[in-house]
Parts: sequence; structure tokens; C-alpha cells
Amino acid sequence: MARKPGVLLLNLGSPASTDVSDVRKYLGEFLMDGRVLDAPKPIRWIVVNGFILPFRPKNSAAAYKRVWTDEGSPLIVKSEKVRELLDCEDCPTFLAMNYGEPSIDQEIEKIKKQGITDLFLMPQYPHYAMSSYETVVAKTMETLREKAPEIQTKLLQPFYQDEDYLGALETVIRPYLEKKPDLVLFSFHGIPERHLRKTDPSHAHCLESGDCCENCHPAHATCYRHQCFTTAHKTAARLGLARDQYHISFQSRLGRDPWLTPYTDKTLEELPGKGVKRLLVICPAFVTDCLETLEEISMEGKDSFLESGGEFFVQIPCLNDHPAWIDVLRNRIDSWRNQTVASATPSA
Ligand SMILES: C=CC1=C(C)c2cc3[nH]c(cc4nc(cc5[nH]c(cc1n2)c(C)c5CCC(=O)O)C(CCC(=O)O)=C4C)c(C)c3C=C
Ligand SMILES: [Fe+2]
Ligand SMILES: [Fe+2]
Repeated sequence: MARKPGVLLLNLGSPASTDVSDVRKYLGEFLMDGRVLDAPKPIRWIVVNGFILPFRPKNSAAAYKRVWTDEGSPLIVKSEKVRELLDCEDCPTFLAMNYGEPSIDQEIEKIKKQGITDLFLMPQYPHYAMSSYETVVAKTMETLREKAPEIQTKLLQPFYQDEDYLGALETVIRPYLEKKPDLVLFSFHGIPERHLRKTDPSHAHCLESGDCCENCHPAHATCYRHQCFTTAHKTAARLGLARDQYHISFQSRLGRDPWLTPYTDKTLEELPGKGVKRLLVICPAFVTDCLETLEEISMEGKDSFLESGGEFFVQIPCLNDHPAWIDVLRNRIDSWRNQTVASATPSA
């Protein structure tokens, strides 16, 4: 039977609009995900509906309004551009979001209708976290099992130390070093410390000592903290940055539980007092600019750094549709296609 390959890009998703009601619907779907808020379902329901949804949607909607474009959510618009650039007739590319639209469900329907036999799943998350990579993969695999079990799949692994991804980051960051920063801050999306312990298969390694996530350990196949450190250290090495020329922090904390530290918001307030006046910030956990980079860092973070005595602040854009990143994705797709065709061709 003739094989028909296709690609499915996966990301987190945005509300349908900046209306408070749409933001509430989106946050409800997002936060009722048991891999995001991992309390038992009835408790999660009470926390989400009793304590978060009555208040947060109004503030989040205001934040989304600050970054929303005429075409829609930056995350969706930029992801769609990437999809268009990768799309081709003999290997169509689809885009689905874990929450909101385009949904995984509707895209898998489309994929099925187009007769795709082999699907390359490409989660746009460089690092493994149960609240990002794991949840989008779990939902996609469940949907495929239910709607299209006949489709063969291949899954892109977390690419936090892939030399091509690091090379693309280097290409994007390097021109900004001409601005002579005092420091480069690598700010990653945070996660609760509890999640790190849960995804440690040994249940005895991560966060057990200060440098546990810096060392080699089998637990690191699913250790978000180790993977973020690795991305930062390897990118810094490519850029020729010494250890005192860059800093690593974690942003976007939600709730009162301890999350990975140091926190980006506190770091931005403290750095000017430590003599850092000129700062570059890069957010490598996001391949696509979104609310958390464009509002939390470029607006809120910048204001806070400058108000604390900083003099120069630039947030380096995410990889988005940069040609260096599109090349990386296209190469991954091409090598998968070559392997798929080769494995489908009977040997003589
Ligand atoms: C980079 C990977 C991400 C991880 C890990 C992650 C964990 C995580 N997030 C929340 C809560 C929220 N995140 C929100 C927005 C958001 N988060 C990511 C990525 C990761 N989240 C992205 C790409 C975005 C932006 C979406 C966009 O539309 O631009 C939000 C919504 C906005 C807000 O109200 O602040 C919430 C809420 C938790 C609790 C969590 C880990 C447990
Ligand atoms: Fe998030
Ligand atoms: Fe670890």
C-alpha cells in the first residue's frame, strides 16, 4: 500500500479571544488537566472553580489584550506561520493545540480524512515536563488510539541538547551580544518542585542535593530541571560565555507551592543591585513567542528590571519562524521521511 506521510506540530494553545469568558473557558480546560494541576479530580475541581476561575480570567484577559494581534493570539499566529513554511503537497503539515483550537481532536479528523498513513508528532517543547511534553503527547496518543489506530506514528523526543536546536538558539542570540550585556539571563517556564519529584523514576535523585540535576543520572530523561540547565550551559558554551556571564531562572509561577528556583521575577528585581545594568533575556523553553515571553518578560519583567535600577533590557525573540529553526524542523522531517520510506520498501 502506498504510504502517505504527514506531520503534526503540537503546542499548548491560547484562548479563542481576549474576552474574559473565552479566557475562563481556556483556563478551565488547561487547569483541569491532571498533569498540570495534579491534585485528585474533586480537589482540583474545587481549586479551579472555587479559587482560580472567579479571579484569574480577568487579569489574564488584560494580559492577553496587551499582546494580542489583529490576526489573533501570537502563539497561534506564529505557530501557523511555521506550519505553512513546512507544509508541502507530498507531506502535509498540521498544527494542533493541547487546549483550545485548533484542537487535537479536529486535526486528527483532518489527518484521517486526508489518508495519512504515517504521522510524525512534533511537540514544540524542548524539555520534558508532565505539564507540557507529557500531557500533549498523552492526549494525542489517546485521540489517535480512539480515532485512527491504523496510523503509524513517530514521536520527536525532547530536543533540549540537540546540536541543531542549540545551533539555532546560538544563531538567534549571537547578534545581540554586540549590545555588550553585563549578563545573559536564560529564563525557563517554571514547574512545581513536586512535579520534578514525580517524574524522577528513581524517586531518590532530583532535588535531593543542590547539584543533583547538574550530574549524569538516568532520571534525567524526564528531569525538566536538568534539561533546562543543559540547554543553558550548552548554548552558553557555544556563545563563549563564561559561567559568570549568564544566569538561569524560572518564570510564571502559579499558586503558593514551591516551584523551581531562582524565580525570574525576583532575579530581575535583584540583578541591578548586584551591578547588572545591561541585560539580555532569552526564554529557550518556548520555541514560539507567547503571552509568557511577550507580556511577562518583555513588558512586566522589563519594567521591573528598569525600575530596580537596570539601564538596558532586551528580550531576544524565540525561534519562531527564523530560517535557522525552520531548517532544523525540515531536516528532522526529511530524515524521518527517508527512514519511513526505507522501512516501507521491501528489501530485494
Ligand atoms: C514551556 C512549557 C510550559 C510548561 C512546563 C508549563 C507549565 C505550567 N503552566 C501553568 C500555568 C499557566 N501557563 C500559562 C500559559 C502558558 N504556559 C506555556 C508553557 C508551559 N507551561 C505557554 C506556551 C503559555 C502561553 C499560552 C499563550 O496563549 O500564549 C497560563 C495561561 C496564562 C495565565 O493565566 O497566566 C497558565 C495559567 C502551570 C500551572 C504549569 C505547571 C504546572
Ligand atoms: Fe504555563
Ligand atoms: Fe534532576
